[in-house]
Amino acid sequence: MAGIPQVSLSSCEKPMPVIGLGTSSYPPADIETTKTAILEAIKAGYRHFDTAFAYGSEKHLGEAIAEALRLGLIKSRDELFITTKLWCSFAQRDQIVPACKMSLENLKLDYVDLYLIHCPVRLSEMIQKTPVVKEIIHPLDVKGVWEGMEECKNLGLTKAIGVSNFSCKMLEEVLSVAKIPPAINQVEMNPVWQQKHLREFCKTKGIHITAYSPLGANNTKWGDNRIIENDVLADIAKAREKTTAQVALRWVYEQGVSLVTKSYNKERMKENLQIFDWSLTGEELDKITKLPQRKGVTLASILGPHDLVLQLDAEV
Ligand SMILES: NC(=O)C1=CN([C@@H]2O[C@H](COP(=O)(O)OP(=O)(O)OC[C@H]3O[C@@H](n4cnc5c(N)ncnc54)[C@H](OP(=O)(O)O)[C@@H]3O)[C@@H](O)[C@H]2O)C=CC1
Ligand SMILES: O=C[C@H](O)[C@@H](O)[C@@H](O)[C@H](O)C(=O)O
Repeated sequence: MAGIPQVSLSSCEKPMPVIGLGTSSYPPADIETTKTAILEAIKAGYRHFDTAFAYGSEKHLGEAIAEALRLGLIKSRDELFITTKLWCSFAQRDQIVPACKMSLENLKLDYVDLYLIHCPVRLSEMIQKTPVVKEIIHPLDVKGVWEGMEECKNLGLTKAIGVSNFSCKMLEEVLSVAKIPPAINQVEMNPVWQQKHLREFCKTKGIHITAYSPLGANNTKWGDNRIIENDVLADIAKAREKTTAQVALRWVYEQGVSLVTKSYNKERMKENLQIFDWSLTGEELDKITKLPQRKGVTLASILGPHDLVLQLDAEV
C-alpha cells in the first residue's frame, strides 16, 4: 500500500492525512463493533478518524484509541488526527467550550485535532433524534459561536477549528468576524455532487474542503446507491481493474480535497485506502466531470423541511 498523503491546514501545525475513517454508521453500531472496526482500521494504516457528538461514537472511538495504545498499534495519541463536531443543541457562545470539553471526556482525550460546527443552525433543545420540530430551529449567531470555537483553540482543546455544511454565504459571515479563519469546511462531495462553486470559493479563501459521503452513503438512511451503482464509474472501474468505490474516492482525492469515508468491513476499509498509487486519465476525469449532478444529503432531509432549513439548503 502506498503511504497516505497529508495536507496542511491553515492555523494548524499538525498535518492531516487526506483520508479519514468516518464513524457515522447506520443503524448505529454498538461499541464492540465500532471498536473492532477502528482497531482494524489502525492496523490497515488509517490515522485520521471522524466523529461527532451527534453520532454517539465518541466514546467508542475513545476506547478504541486507548486499546490501540495498550496493544502498541500506535506509540502515542499524537500519531492520530481526530475530528469531532459541535452539535447544534450547543451552538451558543457560552455552551461551546463546555460542549468541546464534554466531547473530550467522551473521547478520553486532552485535545482533538479538529473541532467543527456540525451544521449552520442552532437547536434550542438538547435533541439528537432527527427530524426536529420547527419551533426549536434558529439561525446561528455566527459571531458568538465562532468566538466560542476560537476560545476552544486558544485553550488548546483543539488544534484547528472549522465548519461543516456551510455555504459560501455562511462562510463569508464567519470570515467577516473571524480572528482565526476556519481551516476546513466538511461537506458532501462525490462524483454526482461535485461542489465546483464551493470548492472555487474555498480555494480563494484558504479553506480546505473535506468530502463526506464520498461513496454516496449507500446503505444508510441519509444516502443511496447512486455512486456504487453508477454505470460510468463502474465502466471506468472495470477498465482499470479497480472497484467503483475506488474510482469515486480517487476522483474526490484528485480534486485536491481530503475525504472521510466509513467502512466497518475489514476488506472494504483496506480497499478504500488503495487509491494513492494510480491515477485517472484525462478522458476518465472528463467523463466523471460530465455526470449529472444531484445533492444527496440535504439539511431538510435530516432536520425536516422547515423554512430556515430549506433556505440554507437553497444556498449550497
Ligand atoms: N459533517 C456532516 O454533516 C457529515 C459527516 N459525515 C462523515 O463522513 C463519513 C463518511 O460518510 P458516510 O455518510 O458514512 O458515507 P460514505 O459515502 O463513506 O459511505 C458509507 C457506506 O458505504 C459502504 N462502503 C464503504 N466502503 C465501501 C466499498 N468499498 N464498497 C461498497 N460499499 C462501501 C459502507 O458500508 P460498510 O461499513 O459495510 O463497508 C457504508 O454503508 C461519516 O461516517 C461521517 O463521519 C457523513 C455525513 C454527514
Ligand atoms: O439521521 C441521520 C444521521 O444521524 C445523519 O444526520 C448524520 O449521520 C449526518 O448525516 C452526519 O453524519 O453528520
